[in-house]
Amino acid sequence: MHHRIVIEKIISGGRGLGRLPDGMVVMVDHVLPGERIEVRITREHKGYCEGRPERIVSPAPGRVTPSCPLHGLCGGCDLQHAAYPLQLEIKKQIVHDCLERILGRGSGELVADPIASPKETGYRSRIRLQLDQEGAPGFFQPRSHRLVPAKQCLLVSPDMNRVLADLHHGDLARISAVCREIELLKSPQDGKLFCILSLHGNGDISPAAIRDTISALIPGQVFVRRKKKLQPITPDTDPAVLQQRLTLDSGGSCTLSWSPECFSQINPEQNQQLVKAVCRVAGEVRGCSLLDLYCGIGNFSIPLGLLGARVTGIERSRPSIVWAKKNRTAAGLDQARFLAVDATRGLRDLARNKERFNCILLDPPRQGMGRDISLLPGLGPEKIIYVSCDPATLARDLRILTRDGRFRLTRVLPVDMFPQTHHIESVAVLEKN
Ligand SMILES: C[S@@+](CC[C@H](N)C(=O)[O-])C[C@H]1O[C@@H](n2cnc3c(N)ncnc32)[C@H](O)[C@@H]1O
Repeated sequence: MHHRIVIEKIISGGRGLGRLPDGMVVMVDHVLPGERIEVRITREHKGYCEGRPERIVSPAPGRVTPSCPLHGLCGGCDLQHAAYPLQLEIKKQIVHDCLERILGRGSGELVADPIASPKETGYRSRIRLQLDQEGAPGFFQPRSHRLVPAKQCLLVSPDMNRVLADLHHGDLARISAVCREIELLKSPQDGKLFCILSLHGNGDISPAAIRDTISALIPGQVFVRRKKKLQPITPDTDPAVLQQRLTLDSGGSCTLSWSPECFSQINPEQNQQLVKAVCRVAGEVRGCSLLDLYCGIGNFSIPLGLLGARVTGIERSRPSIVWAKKNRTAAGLDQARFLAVDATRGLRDLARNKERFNCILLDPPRQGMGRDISLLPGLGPEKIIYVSCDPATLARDLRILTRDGRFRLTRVLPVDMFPQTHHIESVAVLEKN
């Protein structure tokens, strides 16, 4: 049955929210705020239902025709039907609404206009492809583990798209029994390509057979990942190093290096703006002790160290800490300290040793930090900077941090790391009352 509804807004997760005549909430993909649509109800849940837009009766002024042939089929670019300025407005609204709903009335007013990405397409330096049983590479369909075959992606550069097309035309059936995921990475500084094939089970295929199947299709170095361990399967003529040079408002600069198994931000040009934004909100850090929790390879620690902070970085991934230390040496920051330890354990150790920090920066994975975030005030910071890629877990964690009145949220700066998608990075600043 069809209903005519008006889309009120886009909510966290990227879907449009409208209401049926009886007030029941309907969630719909690929619509925009203010649009009048005809919707077909596809699923009913307790308290809300899901629907498919059958017709856009009155399109929003910012609606555009998506250029990717996979739009709507692939789960990736769910805002591609919105002009870029409208995408930014929608993302600001998503952060605003999450804060108002979870943290409390008025908190949404602290959200600034998002920092736009320098590139709207072709910005990704990492991409993950899935292989189906016949070895055809593709992406997951929206909210599903079914695949849509892909030979190009709007979000990567032409050279990565050439590899995608070659993989699509290559015969990967031989490796699909042991490999279901291929990751392509590009070094921002010199454009070198790397490829990681994730193997599952024991796999009765030799590295040589994998190499024969794949090496003609991939111009860069190839690795297999088995039980989280990376092993190169192509001759390593050069060391496998990715690099990005970062400049600072102060005029200084550094070059960060890392290996393919380390976390890196996927949009290097926007990472440059993110790093500058974090340094700006940190303010004068000369001589301050600063804790960088979930520090990775030192993406924020090294620039903040160059601005004069005495940095301690905490990170669970040992390879990332190895590179953070190398980056420290390359930047001449002998006083910076990096610890390979789980965040919660690291915080407990620091508290036990009665260490104090003027500023704490944290950049956890999507699930946020949860209850353990309440350990931060015990380390004595005047300022806490929370970098998050999920507004809902950010708002939940900010609620824990602010509930006893010791800290107040002063500003939230969205940084658009992921154009064409509903995802948004945010930098939240809290100060001691
Ligand atoms: C969003 S990334 C941020 C990394 C870094 N700040 C950057 O900008 O590149 C999150 C990092 O947290 C690390 N991580 C995940 N869970 C962790 C935990 N429980 N304790 C410490 N580090 C963790 C991951 O290895 C990853 O490097």
